[in-house]
Amino acid sequence: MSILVIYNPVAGDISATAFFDDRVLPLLKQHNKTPSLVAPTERVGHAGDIVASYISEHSDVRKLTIIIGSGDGTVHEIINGSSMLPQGNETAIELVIVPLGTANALYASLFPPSSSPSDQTVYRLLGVNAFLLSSSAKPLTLARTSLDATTVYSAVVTSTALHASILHDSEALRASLPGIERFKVAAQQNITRWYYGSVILHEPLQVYDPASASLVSYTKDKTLQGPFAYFLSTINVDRLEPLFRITPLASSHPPPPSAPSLDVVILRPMRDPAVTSDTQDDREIFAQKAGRILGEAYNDGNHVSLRYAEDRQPVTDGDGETVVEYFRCGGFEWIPDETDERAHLLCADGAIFTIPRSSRATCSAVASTDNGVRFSVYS
Ligand SMILES: Nc1ncnc2c1ncn2[C@@H]1O[C@H](COP(=O)(O)OP(=O)(O)OP(=O)(O)O)[C@@H](O)[C@H]1O
Repeated sequence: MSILVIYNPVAGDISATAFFDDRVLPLLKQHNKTPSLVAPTERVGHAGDIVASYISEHSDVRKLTIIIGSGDGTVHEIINGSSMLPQGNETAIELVIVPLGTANALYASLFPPSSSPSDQTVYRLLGVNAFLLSSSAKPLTLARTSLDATTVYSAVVTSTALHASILHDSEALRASLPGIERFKVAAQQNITRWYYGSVILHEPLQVYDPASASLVSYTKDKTLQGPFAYFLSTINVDRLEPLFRITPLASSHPPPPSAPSLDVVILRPMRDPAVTSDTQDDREIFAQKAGRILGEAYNDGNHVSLRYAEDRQPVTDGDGETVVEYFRCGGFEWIPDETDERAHLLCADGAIFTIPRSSRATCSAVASTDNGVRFSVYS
């Protein structure tokens, strides 16, 4: 078994170099774990190149452990770099995450802050300690998205609509707002936008019923028409930030490990009884509600239990239409309207793609990349 250590010196609060020098590398040495390579990343995309080159140059290595000091973006690059290796590369890659990024969604889902130690150094080393204590790594599901000629894999989130717009705009704010604050500022800039198109959700398909607090099976694919305010799918995580639990059923009603699936959260303004047409007034009325609805994700994922009450307000345990539509599916197709430019943005783990004109994004949950690489993570 080979061990690679890769960290991103500019991730999050820029503490990775010191944390690896002072904590992670001494801890590995103490446990007689000698990495084959210790590499700080030098540029965007470098983490994926390091892993792909290592596997290409060591074709006898079937199992690789990568200790990654970064956020979700670097994990994403490693998965996509490995997917470029020649067909039939069946390397099993175990990830050991040291959460040094901004949001650290994957790590925060594996080690929810509410049930973890409050000491930050101890918290950041939980993954490394799980590896050192030889607990087994848990398989990761991947979301494989194709946009015409491009294929991209996600390990956390694949989204369009508001979330993709936020990620698109927040990158421009990174220098002035290095923390998660930049996502809130970008959210305010985009909250009144609606996105036109349709989505087809693929089998196996289930929908969440808040009345019975259970996922109910559908027997065939389902098509939903826009406009959409929010469309987001996750794999492997129930949150996008330590406290933003956007797909809570991923942990409260976990899918069976044998059947890869995506959890999808959708907000469509036309389901709101107070919204009758696409006017600026209605957008503003809905934007205020959307802010409150999505804010309930910070309340332990309570947005999924909201229903419209008689006064047309979203309330917990109401008896009207569900406010948020929550599906678990094998995959989806997102088909943007030709004329809606913003509906063509797609976010894969924070990386932004543009769906080509007259095309669609097709996403499915898979257990490995097309060339056969599988991933697992210590938790
Ligand atoms: N030396 C470098 N200089 C500039 N950018 C880099 C360097 N090394 C890596 N990067 C880029 O930094 C970006 C952010 O990385 P990462 O995901 O690790 O942190 P984050 O964005 O702060 O956290 P999160 O993804 O959890 O929000 C990635 O796109 C990566 O390609």
